[in-house]
Amino acid sequence: MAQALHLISPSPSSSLPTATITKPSLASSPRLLSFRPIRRRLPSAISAIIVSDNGKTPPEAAATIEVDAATEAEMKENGFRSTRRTKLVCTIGPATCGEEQLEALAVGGMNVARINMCHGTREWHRSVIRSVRRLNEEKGFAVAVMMDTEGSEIHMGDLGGSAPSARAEDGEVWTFSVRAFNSPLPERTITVNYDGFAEDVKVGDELLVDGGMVRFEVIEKIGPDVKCICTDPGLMLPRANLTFWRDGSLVRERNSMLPTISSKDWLDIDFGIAEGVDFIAISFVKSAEVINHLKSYVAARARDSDIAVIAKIESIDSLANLEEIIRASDGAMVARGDLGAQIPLEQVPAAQQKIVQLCRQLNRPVIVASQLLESMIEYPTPTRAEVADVSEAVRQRADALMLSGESAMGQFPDKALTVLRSVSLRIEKWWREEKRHEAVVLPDIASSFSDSISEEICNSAAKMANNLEVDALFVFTKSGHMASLLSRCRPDCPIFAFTNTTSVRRRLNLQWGLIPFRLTFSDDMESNLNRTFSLLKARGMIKSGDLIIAVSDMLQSIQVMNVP
Ligand SMILES: Nc1ncnc2c1ncn2[C@@H]1O[C@H](COP(=O)(O)OP(=O)(O)O)[C@@H](O)[C@H]1O
Ligand SMILES: C=C(OP(=O)(O)O)C(=O)O
Ligand SMILES: [K+]
Ligand SMILES: [Mg+2]
Repeated sequence: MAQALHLISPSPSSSLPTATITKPSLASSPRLLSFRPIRRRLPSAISAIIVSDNGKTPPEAAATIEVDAATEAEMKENGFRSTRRTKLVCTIGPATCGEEQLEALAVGGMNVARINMCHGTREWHRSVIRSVRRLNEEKGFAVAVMMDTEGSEIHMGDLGGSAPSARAEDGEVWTFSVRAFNSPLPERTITVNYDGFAEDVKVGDELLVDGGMVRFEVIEKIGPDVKCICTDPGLMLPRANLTFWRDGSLVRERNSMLPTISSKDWLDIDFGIAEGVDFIAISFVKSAEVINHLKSYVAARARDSDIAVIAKIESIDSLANLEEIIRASDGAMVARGDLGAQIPLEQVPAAQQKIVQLCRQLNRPVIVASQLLESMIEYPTPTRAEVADVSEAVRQRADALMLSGESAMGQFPDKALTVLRSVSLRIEKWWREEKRHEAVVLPDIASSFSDSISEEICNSAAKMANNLEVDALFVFTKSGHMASLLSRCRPDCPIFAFTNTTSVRRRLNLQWGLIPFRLTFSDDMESNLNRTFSLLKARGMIKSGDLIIAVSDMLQSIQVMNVP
């Protein structure tokens, strides 16, 4: 493929190209290498560089542009240079499944709604997915939907009747049983979903509910029943996760042989594909194999839209195979809830930092999840420690933060979302003011020459954007790939990502700094830019004189210009 380097004039309305230099002369062109005007108004001379491999003529395109209504409001309120970069995921549950509650979260900045298949019925999940879709269509939001599988973890059953929780006190003896009971359950009895439970545990084992919120010691085994004495009292929630420890180590005997994707999960996945979810998050991933399997399964079934597969890093096995799992996935989640039950708690922060960094290097979006604002399940203000934790995740430049119980069943879901939003904005601003150019080394990740060109273009465009202090980066991308490469650089300015399809636009919602727009565009960058400028100007989202850098994946190029 012949790559040519073109120089064009600053006015997007002028014809392009005005000069063509073939690739080998790039290194010998001092004019290009010294192209670095430190001013915001462009000189009238050389204003843009385009590396192009095609010259197709454009079809005529529709004159509309779609952007998430809440993002648009945030941009107008804060000015687009200060638009929030960190994305927000909210778990939907009984506290937020109503139409009005969902709308309040969308208005509050929810980018992705997560449904957890551990809880609720399929009808319930269907109604949530459809409500989100309806909200998007009727109110102009672009909230994506993430389905999170149950996985083959060992967990307690429902508590019987309508009991929302059960309290275990110090010294009480409880029975954990794999028998099926009719509701209500006998007193101090908990059912367990894993048939091998009673065989796998041993007298003397320590049993942790929800990663240690409540602790028991196994004192006796009677067939399918396991008698345990409570050693650390606390509240047990329905379907809380169970782990057992022996001599200070997590026991992973037969349960480690259970499939990552259970037969129930496969049914849920079929359901998710049929309902057109945007992301499927896989619990307790152990290896890259399961991700590859699921990706081909999804590719064969979800014809029109491509569903992104997110690997939840929450087990010792996933840490052992971290890089290959992340490479195989479309994104990852630092699922600190279960991770903290499988490795000592004090190791979780370092694991988080490592996962976030690796995802950035490999260009995969990463979500930091669980207990970010846990106290807000009950209280309207977070603790100082929680705010510090959220700040740290933003400072690590994770793509997204997630609410779990805070939004699913807490008393203050909107307030919790507001805290995530305002802490994100504040820390991002602080970062830009301090001009902290991170020491993160971004390795080359391209797997082909063409990918390398895209990567170099994005790295250079992001660097130019910082040096020139441009107002925004524009990226015209069909697959979303160029947008993600720009996001990976975490530039100082926001990234306006224009894409043709609604599903790509929704998926970009999970990536740091991207403001996804749906726009019908052609291969002709000049006409794309002209149209985009006038559409955005009409919406009051940009103004004449704003300095932007535009890149595109059809016409691999970097253009620097003032909005006419
Ligand atoms: N669909 C749902 N129906 C009922 N309760 C839910 C639902 N989703 C979440 N919850 C509640 O919110 C809590 C936190 O959600 P999450 O962290 O996703 O699950 P878990 O605690 O099982 O890891 C759950 O423990 C559960 O009590
Ligand atoms: C996000 C997590 O997974 P789940 O809520 O499904 O247990 C977690 O364990 O932190
Ligand atoms: K889950
Ligand atoms: Mg988990």
